[in-house]
Amino acid sequence: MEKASFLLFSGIHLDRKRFAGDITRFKPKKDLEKPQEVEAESKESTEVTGSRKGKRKRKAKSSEIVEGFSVFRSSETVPSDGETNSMEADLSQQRKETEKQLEKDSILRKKYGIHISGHNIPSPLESFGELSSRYGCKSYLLCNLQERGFKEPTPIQRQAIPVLLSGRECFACAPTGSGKTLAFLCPILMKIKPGSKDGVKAVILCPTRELAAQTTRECKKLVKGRKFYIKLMTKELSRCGNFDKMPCDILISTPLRLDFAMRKRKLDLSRVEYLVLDESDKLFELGFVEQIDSVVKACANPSIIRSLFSATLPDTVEELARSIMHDAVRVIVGRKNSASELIKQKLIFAGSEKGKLLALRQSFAECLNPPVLVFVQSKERAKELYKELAFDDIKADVIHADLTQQQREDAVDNFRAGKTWVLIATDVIARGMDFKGINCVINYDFPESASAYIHRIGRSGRAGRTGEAITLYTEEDKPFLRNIANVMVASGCEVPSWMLALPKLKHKKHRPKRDTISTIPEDNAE
Ligand SMILES: Nc1ncnc2c1ncn2[C@@H]1O[C@H](COP(=O)(O)OP(=O)(O)OP(=O)(O)O)[C@@H](O)[C@H]1O
Repeated sequence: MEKASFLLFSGIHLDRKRFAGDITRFKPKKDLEKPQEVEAESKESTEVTGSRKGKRKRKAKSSEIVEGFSVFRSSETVPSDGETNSMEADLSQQRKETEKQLEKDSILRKKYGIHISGHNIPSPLESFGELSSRYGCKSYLLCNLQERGFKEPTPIQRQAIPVLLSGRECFACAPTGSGKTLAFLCPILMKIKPGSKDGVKAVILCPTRELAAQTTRECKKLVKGRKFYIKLMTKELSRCGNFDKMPCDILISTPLRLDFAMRKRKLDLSRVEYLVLDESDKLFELGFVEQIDSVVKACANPSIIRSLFSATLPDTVEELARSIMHDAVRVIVGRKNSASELIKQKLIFAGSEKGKLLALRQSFAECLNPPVLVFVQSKERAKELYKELAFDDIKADVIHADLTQQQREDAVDNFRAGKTWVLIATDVIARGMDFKGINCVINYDFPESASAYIHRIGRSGRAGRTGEAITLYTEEDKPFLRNIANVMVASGCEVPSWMLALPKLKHKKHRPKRDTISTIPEDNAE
């Protein structure tokens, strides 16, 4: 008896025939389902067995966890000594391989600054080629990636793509310009069946029309050669679309237009398999939250895979989102809520509003290195600054919410084409917009928050290129410097120590009333 209990606990000389059932019941789970908490890493068992079904669908019998054991467990026959030994050898081999893979994953994640939390997280991609070897990616997509010049996956793509492909929900936070768009588009394109006429399969929500249009364009480039129905929710479509008849695989929209189409045009989202909230922290802000709520509810497919992407992900948003997501994996590249390290950031004291205009003119006179993006805090100020610069011979243009859709599109297109050197903008294009090779972002008006700062300056320094960001500040902005100074320090820039020592402010949003931008003497202003 004494011997029996000793043996049972040591587990070395266990009577394997007698306790075969117990071995199968306890051992595999313990060894292979490694629970992970923050920063813990493990390899997803489903990937080893090749299963790619949705998480809830994947929640199959526990006996399916490891093939060898499922056979063992469901069988009533007791294995012979020889069989048990060979199974043990197999198991130990499997364990060694899993450990080796975990170590490899961990090295790869460290190399690319990928931080994860959650359990059973699939290995990061070593190359785009693995999309085909591990997940059966069709060759057209790989060809299109190559054609776009994408040789290697970016860090967020290395981890978020396998997470979504393995049917897990995902929070992803990675620097501006680091390829998040492809990270959510690629799994959708690989998983949904294109060309079906039985309803929308994927919905991508973006906070602005410009970003929705850009994502649509990017998506269409990636499916070149395949018959995917990719639709941008335009104003007209949201008002007059006949969604019952219209084939649509992927629908890209702002929350307002999607909500409108659901209510007025009876758009059915019950078969949506993928829901992406791009710039998710913006979408969870007041003004969007009700529409997001109704979209999330309308996407009632129990196997839906939802994902949140942004360069900034405040804890409050994460908590809110976590309440609607199931067993989500969190993927952070670099430091959460930080600016891209490719951007050289500078703060310049301009004293007053007049000083800002002088500083801007002087900087353009000394060295104008287009394309340059200039941010102001309101559409009124955008118009005022444009009026000032329009005749300065610097090919300036302006974009803000008062323009028609066509005017907004033209402003973006001309800037992209190099016809405009300096684009004056409000925060309407601060997020997500991918302008190639912006050399400098100037925050003419101090940004209202640290996240607004990160997104604004993130229009430069994209896709591996370097960029510059200049932020002008006045006496009035001084109390708000601390937040921006902290972001700068976190991304390796130097700031005077007094800025970091400023008191923490309770109200983080800073949108003061500012003097009109004008060089016309006040007496002549009428
Ligand atoms: N694997 C890749 N290799 C090279 N370039 C890439 C790769 N993936 C994406 N890009 C390019 O990088 C640029 C930035 O990508 P994207 O717009 O997706 O960034 P983002 O992370 O969404 O930025 P933001 O936070 O500002 O929205 C784009 O021009 C895109 O074409």
